[in-house]
Order: sequence, then C-alpha cells, then structure tokens
Amino acid sequence: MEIEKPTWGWLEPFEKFGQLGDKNSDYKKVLYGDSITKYSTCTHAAHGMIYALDNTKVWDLYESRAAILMQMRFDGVLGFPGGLVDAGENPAAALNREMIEEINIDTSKHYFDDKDHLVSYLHEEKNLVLHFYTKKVNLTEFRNIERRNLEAKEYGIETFGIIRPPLFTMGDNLRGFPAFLSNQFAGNSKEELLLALCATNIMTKDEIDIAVEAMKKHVQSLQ
Ligand SMILES: O=c1[nH]cnc2c1ncn2[C@H]1C[C@H](O)[C@@H](COP(=O)(O)OP(=O)(O)O)O1
Repeated sequence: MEIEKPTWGWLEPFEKFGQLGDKNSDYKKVLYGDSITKYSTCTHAAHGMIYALDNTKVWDLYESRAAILMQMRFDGVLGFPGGLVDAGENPAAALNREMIEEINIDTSKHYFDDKDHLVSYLHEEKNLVLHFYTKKVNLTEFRNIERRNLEAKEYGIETFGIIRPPLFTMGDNLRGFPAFLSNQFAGNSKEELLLALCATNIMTKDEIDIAVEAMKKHVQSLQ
C-alpha cells in the first residue's frame, strides 16, 4: 500500500536550505549589493535581532547587558524571527512581513529598513543567502514587543516562544552565556548573534572568545 506523502513539512530536495547541521565555515560573508545582483537566483532569507540595552543586575550579581529577542523555532532549534524572501521582494520588506507573522510586531512603531542591515552570508552549496538586521529599542518598548508575541499568527506553528539569551557567565565559567551557546541554532544565527553583540558594543571580542571557548570545552566534554 502506498503511503500518502504529507503536503507540508516534508524536506523535498529543493528545500535543502532548511536542513540542520550547517557549519559556520560553510557561510561566507558577502556584500549586500552583490548578494542581490550576483546571487539573484539563490534562495534569500532575512532575519532580525531586536534588542534593548539593560543595565539591571541579575540577582544583584550579574550584568544583564541587554535584552535580545530570539525564538524557539518549529524545527527545535534557536534562531531570530524572520524568513524567506519572496520573489521580487526586498529583504527588509520580507523581514517586516515575517516579524508581523512570527512575533506580531507593530510595524507602525518598529520596522526594519536598509540602514538596519548588519551582514549577509552566502552558503554556496545550499544556494542560500542570509541577510541579517539589528534594531535597537528601549526596554519598555522591548517588553511591549515581548507581550504582543503570544497573539502572533504563527505562534505555536512556526515559532514556539520567544526567549532572551542570558549574556552573563556564572561562577563556574559555564552556566549562562557559554551554556546558551551550546544549543543548536538555525542557519548562521549563532554567528550573527556573536557578530551583533560585538557590533553593538554589548560585549567585547575578548569576552565573546572566552565564552565560545568555554562552550566548546563543554560540548567536547559531553562527547
Ligand atoms: O536566525 C536565523 N539566522 C540565519 N539563518 C536562519 C535563521 N533562522 C533560520 N535561518 C535559516 C534556516 C533556513 O535555511 C532559512 C529559512 O529560514 P526560515 O526562518 O525557516 O524561513 P521561513 O520561516 O520558513 O520562511 O534560513
């Protein structure tokens, strides 16, 4: 008896871009302009990091540094809100559309445009270009954005809840940010997070390198 194929959620060969397990080294940085002209036949996606600086202390001990909005995705890995760019669509416009669908953002107050673009990456084998944007809001606005998320159209379908990464490292030099980094991330989103933390001066390159080393040691110790 022939088993009927599900019409959604089946990774067809053309959906190769959605497969998990990408290596950071598979992505190379490309200029935004080139990515639009030279790689027009690739699949494009746009994702965005909304963040607010936050100088409150966690348990009067650890610097919060910033509230950053990430999400648990339908495929069980972490990433930023965003998604695929439709044919003929501008990546920033696609990002705003996805932000409405995935986290119910009010684009009359907060929207991404070309000047929020931080970096674009090409995954040659997957024929995939990833555009990444950042948007700074204040902490009150950030909390309002978080509150609206439960009413998003895609909540419980494509997105399974928003999260804030802990940006502090606890006394054992592992719990907190390094342990967070040992999760699985979609596409190149871990690298995007690290780059954005540095570009926004939320963390120094040295602090990031220390956390990444602690995370690697932890992951190796589990193997
Ligand atoms: O946050 C991200 N940063 C970089 N790449 C990402 C991120 N989230 C997903 N991805 C990758 C994974 C896929 O290869 C594509 C498509 O993204 P996705 O958000 O799943 O697209 P749709 O919601 O299905 O339109 O980007």
